[in-house]
Amino acid sequence: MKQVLQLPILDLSSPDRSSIANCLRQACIEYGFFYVVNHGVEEELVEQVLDESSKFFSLPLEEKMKLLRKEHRGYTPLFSEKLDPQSTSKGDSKESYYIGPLENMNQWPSQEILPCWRATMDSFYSKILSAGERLLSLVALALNLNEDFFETTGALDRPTAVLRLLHYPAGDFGSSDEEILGASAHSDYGMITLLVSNGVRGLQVCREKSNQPLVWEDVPHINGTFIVNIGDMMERWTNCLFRSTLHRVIPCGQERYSLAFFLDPNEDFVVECIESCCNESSPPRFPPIRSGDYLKERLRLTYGS
Ligand SMILES: O=C(O)CCC(=O)C(=O)O
Ligand SMILES: [Fe+2]
Repeated sequence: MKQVLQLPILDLSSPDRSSIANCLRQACIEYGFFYVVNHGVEEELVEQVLDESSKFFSLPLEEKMKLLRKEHRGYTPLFSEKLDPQSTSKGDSKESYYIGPLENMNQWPSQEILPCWRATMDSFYSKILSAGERLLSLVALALNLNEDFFETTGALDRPTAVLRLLHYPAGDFGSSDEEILGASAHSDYGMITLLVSNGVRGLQVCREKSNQPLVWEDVPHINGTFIVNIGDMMERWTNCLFRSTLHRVIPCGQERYSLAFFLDPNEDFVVECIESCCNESSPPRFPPIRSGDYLKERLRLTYGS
């Protein structure tokens, strides 16, 4: 039987911030996933970004390969990544393009070929970054901290914020002895991720229960919302109060485009158990770690570089 997960939808414009924060807390403890609505990024802009993204991925491979990923920015071709290192498949059936942080973007598609690309991405990047920052003030409230916790601690002075354009082609790449997924099972590495797609299904989460077979539940697209999920660094920061949930993208025979925005602290920021998340009976489970070192290691394990 197909299982569809009913996740809460949080209204970012609600004046009743303490009840939204409460709802967010429950969602992060139970699922590590939720939706946000009234996030301040116009639907029209999301459509434009998806459109520009599809124009880029429709270019000939040789054109895209000129922008091959360097220093974590640029193009990654089909099957070049495997998010689940234990998977024996040849790689995930997706291609992607990493953008950000904008000030050190080292390559963009040619303006002659895609004239509106850069301005569209710039505008979306700035708006989703503000949405993410506003969301983090609710996360702070949800953790019984001052709502400006992530700013006053300096975590967001120069955030490591990366927009990833994703394209899952429609073809059936698997064979009888090999299952190919769009994105194999993984949890995100960082603080929080905001995600929006062109509405084609495929995203699933697994609320793992030990000693039981894995159960995958669909997370459907809801118009006007972003899907938000907690990453491993936030799980560590909250002493595992908030969960970073396993998820994947399965192929469903239709072309899927999505935009994932990974919002993480400054490289130099030291992530250390939040005070409201530990006490004598529940001491910190992880030593402090520099955010940049943590992310670098996780990327090394995925890409080997
Ligand atoms: O494309 C999606 O819906 C999910 C992508 C994802 O989970 C990721 O890139 O981390
Ligand atoms: Fe993910």
